[in-house]
Amino acid sequence: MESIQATKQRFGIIGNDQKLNRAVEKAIQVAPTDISVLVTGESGVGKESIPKIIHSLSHRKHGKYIAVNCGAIPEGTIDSELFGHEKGSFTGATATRSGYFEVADGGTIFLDEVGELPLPTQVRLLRVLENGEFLKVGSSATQKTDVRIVAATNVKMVDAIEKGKFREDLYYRLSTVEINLPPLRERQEDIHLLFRKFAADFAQKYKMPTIRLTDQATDLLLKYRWSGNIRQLRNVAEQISVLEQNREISYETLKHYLPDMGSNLPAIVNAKKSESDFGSEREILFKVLFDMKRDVNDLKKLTLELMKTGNAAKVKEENSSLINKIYADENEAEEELASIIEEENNERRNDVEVFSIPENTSESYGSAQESKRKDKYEYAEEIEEEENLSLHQKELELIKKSLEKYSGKRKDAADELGISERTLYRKIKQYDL
Ligand SMILES: Nc1ncnc2c1ncn2[C@@H]1O[C@H](COP(=O)(O)OP(=O)(O)OP(=O)(O)O)[C@@H](O)[C@H]1O
Repeated sequence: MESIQATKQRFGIIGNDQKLNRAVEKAIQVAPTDISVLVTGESGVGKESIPKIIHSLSHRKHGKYIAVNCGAIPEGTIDSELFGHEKGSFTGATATRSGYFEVADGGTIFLDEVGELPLPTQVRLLRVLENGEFLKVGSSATQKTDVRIVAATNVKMVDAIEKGKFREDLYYRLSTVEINLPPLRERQEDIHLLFRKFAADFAQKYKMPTIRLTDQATDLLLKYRWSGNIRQLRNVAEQISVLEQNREISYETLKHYLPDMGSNLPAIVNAKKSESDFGSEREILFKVLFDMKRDVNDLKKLTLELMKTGNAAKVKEENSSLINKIYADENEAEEELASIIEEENNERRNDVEVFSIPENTSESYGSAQESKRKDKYEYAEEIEEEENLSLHQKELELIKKSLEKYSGKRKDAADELGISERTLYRKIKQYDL
């Protein structure tokens, strides 16, 4: 059996915390079986590596590994994405299509954010788990598949069951073995280790000297609550690495990068915002929304042109002033268009990843990422619109502000932004917030 240390190295998992080691050990132990596994833990704790470990140490390792973010697929298309559909079963179903459960036959499916699955989809999933059977949307012919399911959730499933949002029977089928990953704040010894690792990585990436924390700053780092866990720690390390001239990071400097996300640290809790702050914030939000709307309209026009002509070079030539208006900087527009033209024949980005897991060594993790890029499964209906950079930035700003205002509470932030929690969740993942 592969050792815990070797596995952690192979999958780039940093840390020596006992609970983390136990989670990795459990993944190694269950890998050779076909037992369903539920990975639990707060957002950003590193749940995604567990199914990869399980798949790559199982007899299915040469089969497909498909990671599906259940929270990111619109409710209307999720059954068709997972189980496929028959031609003509709904508007837009121009051809019969295989779903992930058919494609992954002989392999593993990772259902991330499984708690987000709509109830009718839960019924279909239960059936696959019980006897490997499923129906394509619009079909009455039962199909068989042999897929191992690893699911993950950052919500308390017991609460979801009590509220009638998740089927109890499905929960028990999914969680034959539960692997829990501890929040970062409970992994005191790993916090500094992870920070140093990220600081070294970013120093290399941005070709700058590595940042170093003073003793007081280290103390703050360890005491902070890290509601966003490792994802948040990595973001903080990246921001400081890029923005701070003085590479020795003091307590005061670090404090600026730690937002009040329900922290119990008095030193970093900001005073409550006054009414006038909210007033100006609202103005900024309106301005950003207004700019976004204008950019979206311009982009719609361009997209329509592109669809009509199918020729990006021609559209570029004929719409240069509009393009320059959307893109603040002409070079940026050039670059963006060049990449659109180049990507015309390439695959589009989506929320599902199909890739092979590295056979061994941390080096091959890079090649897995490489093959992940090469071998993405494409939606027919789920093609994301190309968005320009300035639009991304504005959207990102807006989401960040709103999340900060509501101390990371997605529901409140989504309400204010006027989008569904599901969409907000997808955006958080997209921008790695
Ligand atoms: N032990 C670790 N060592 C190094 N990097 C890690 C570790 N754990 C997590 N990360 C990094 O932290 C980020 C968040 O991890 P991941 O996406 O697996 O979290 P998650 O628990 O699945 O979150 P969510 O529930 O929001 O999907 C990733 O960039 C991942 O590479």
